[in-house]
Amino acid sequence: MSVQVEVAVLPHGQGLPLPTYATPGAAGADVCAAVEGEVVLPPGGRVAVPTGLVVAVPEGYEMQVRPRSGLALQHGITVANAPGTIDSDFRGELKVILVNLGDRPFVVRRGDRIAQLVVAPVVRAQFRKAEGLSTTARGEGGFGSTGV
Ligand SMILES: O=c1ccn([C@H]2C[C@H](O)[C@@H](COP(=O)(O)OP(=O)(O)OP(=O)(O)O)O2)c(=O)[nH]1
Ligand SMILES: [Mg+2]
Repeated sequence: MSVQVEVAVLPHGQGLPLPTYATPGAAGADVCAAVEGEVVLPPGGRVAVPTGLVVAVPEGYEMQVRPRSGLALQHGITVANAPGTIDSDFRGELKVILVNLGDRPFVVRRGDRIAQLVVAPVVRAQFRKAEGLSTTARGEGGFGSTGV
């Protein structure tokens, strides 16, 4: 059984379903576009797609906006800022920033499942100034330093 947290959602009255887990084991709840009619995303284009959702993520958690792999594979549609971050103190309308990496225009219609929402616990850092850091085998190596 997975951990569950309650996410309050303002009634949006737009005739669209709440985010829905497609299967019992799904990590992400699919979220629908609340566009009026449809929006066409040209190749290379991006748009903030409204969802009609205004939510309160519980303190200590975040909500991630992730792409759907089917849209990515079949149409080159992904989330420009993936994973998008919905802060627990955000009370605006949740939007999904879609980008079309494909070579054809992509039509987003009202009610289309455009992305998925994953709730995750947040660990916050206490950034503290220090005179030195612990030494490691990696040191400053990165960006392919161990080979490809
Ligand atoms: O895909 C996204 C990403 C963010 N947001 C909303 C919720 C989030 O809490 C807020 C701020 O997001 P973020 O911190 O990523 O954006 P920013 O550019 O840093 O804006 P801000 O200065 O408002 O924090 O915008 C969305 O609706 N969808
Ligand atoms: Mg920010």
